[in-house]
Amino acid sequence: MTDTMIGVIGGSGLYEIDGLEGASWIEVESPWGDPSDSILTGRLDGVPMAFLPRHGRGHVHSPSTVPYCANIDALKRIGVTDVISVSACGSFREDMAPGDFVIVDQFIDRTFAREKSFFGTGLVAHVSLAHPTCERLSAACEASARDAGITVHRGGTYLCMEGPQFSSVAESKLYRDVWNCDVIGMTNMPEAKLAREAELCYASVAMITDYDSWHPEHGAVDINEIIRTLSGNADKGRELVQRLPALLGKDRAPCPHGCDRALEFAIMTAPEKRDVDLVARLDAVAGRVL
Ligand SMILES: CSC[C@H]1O[C@H](OP(=O)(O)O)[C@H](O)[C@@H]1O
Ligand SMILES: Nc1ncnc2[nH]cnc12
Repeated sequence: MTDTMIGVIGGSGLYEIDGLEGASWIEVESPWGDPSDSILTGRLDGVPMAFLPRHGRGHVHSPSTVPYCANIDALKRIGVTDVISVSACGSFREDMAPGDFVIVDQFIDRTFAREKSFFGTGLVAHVSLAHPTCERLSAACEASARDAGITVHRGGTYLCMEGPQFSSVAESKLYRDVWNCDVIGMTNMPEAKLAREAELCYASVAMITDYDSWHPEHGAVDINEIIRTLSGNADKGRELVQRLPALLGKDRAPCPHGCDRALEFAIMTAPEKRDVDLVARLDAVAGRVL
C-alpha cells in the first residue's frame, strides 16, 4: 500500500475547487518549464488533493500552448498518484447531450503542434497506450458522478483536435460517421500519454457543452452557448470531485491495470548511451526505473 494523492486538472470553466482543508496555492518548479499555474493543495476527507487549472486562472493558455509536460511532471513531483482530467467537450451522439458527462476510455489524437513525450534522443522509451485511461480510477469517477445525480456515460472515444478553431462540418461528420468518435475536445492529448509515461493513473471526465457542428438542428458551434453550459457543468464537476476521496480512500493498492508500472520494460536506451541531462530532467517522471 502507498498513500493516495488525487490530482485534478480542471478544464475550461473549472479554475478552482472549494472545500479543501488547509488549502494553499503552491508554486511547483519543474525542469519541463512552468506549469499552467500554481497548484492548489489540501485535503478532502483526509485524502491529499492537488488541483491545477489546465488553462491557468483567467484562462491564459490555449489548447496548443498548455504546458502539458510541466503540468504532469509537477503533479508527479508533489506526490500525485491519480489524475482526474476534467474537460469541456462537444458531442457526436444524439444520446450524449449537453450537460451529460462521459467517462472517456479511448482517444484519437489529431494534434500536431505539441510536445508529446518526456522521452527522446538519449533516452528512448515506449509505453503501451492500448488502454489510455485507468479502469479503477474511471470506475470511481463514474460512481462519484452517479452519486452526485449527474447523467453519466461510461466509455467513449474522445477525438483530440489541435484547435483553437472548432471543426468544419466535413471534419465533424468524418469523426462521427466514419471514425465513430463520441466526443471532441482539444486538450486530453498529449496529457493522457504523458500521464502514462509518468506512471500515473489517468481518468478523463468529459463534460458535454454542445453537439459540435454535425448536428442538423444545432448548426455551428456557438461559444456563447458553450459558456452558458460550462458553468452548470463546472458545478457538477466540483460535486463529482468532492465525492472522490471517500471512494478512493487514503491507502492505495498497486494499480490492478499496471498504470503505476508502465515504464517497467519501456526504456530502450542502453545505460552507457543515456543522455545525462535528460536523465536528470526525468527524476520525478521516471526516477523509479532510472
Ligand atoms: C471553451 S470551448 C473550447 C475549449 O474547451 C475545452 O477545454 P478543456 O478541455 O480544457 O476543458 C476544449 O478542449 C477547448 O480547449
Ligand atoms: N465542439 C467542440 N470541439 C472541440 N472542443 C470543444 N470543447 C467544447 N466543445 C468543443
